[in-house]
Amino acid sequence: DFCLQEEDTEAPGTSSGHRLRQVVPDRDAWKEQCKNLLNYIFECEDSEPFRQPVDPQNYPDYHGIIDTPMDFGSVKKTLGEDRYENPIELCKDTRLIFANAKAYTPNKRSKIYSMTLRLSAFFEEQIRTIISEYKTAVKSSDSHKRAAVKTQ
Ligand SMILES: Cc1ccc(C(=O)N2CCN(C(=O)NCc3cccnc3)CC2)o1
Repeated sequence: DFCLQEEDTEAPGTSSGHRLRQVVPDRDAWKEQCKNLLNYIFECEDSEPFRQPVDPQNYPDYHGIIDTPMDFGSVKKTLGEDRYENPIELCKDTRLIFANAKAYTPNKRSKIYSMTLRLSAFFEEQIRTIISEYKTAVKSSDSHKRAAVKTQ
């Protein structure tokens, strides 16, 4: 665990001499990481059918089959508006995109559905680290809080 230190209010190397600069896990790092991941996904051609909501004009039966439509544009917007509390919530919405495609596709060899398979494999690979680092940061910041209370 990290040694506890009050917020380093003074600039490093001030008259009080050098203070230890320590790495405190940043519990908000997941936001930038997910923004970058979404931007990368938007660059992938495989995401094209999933960047905006399904238009019922094109797929009249879609909303009868799919209860909770989801797309990467909506996920990006929710993240940008700070309406995700953590990366687990973002992961749930993203998995919904893939689950919806699997539920709607007429067969598992359809082009659009096959695009989600590659996308989903890449997403799961990347989000695993983001969530793991987030959980570590939360644990560490909780332990810092508990320790700080003890010293009061
Ligand atoms: C045949 C089959 C199997 C699985 C799917 C499927 O998951 N969708 C139906 C088609 N989709 C959309 O219409 N996206 C919106 C859109 C709008 C304008 C331009 N591009 C995309 C994505 C979801 O469709």
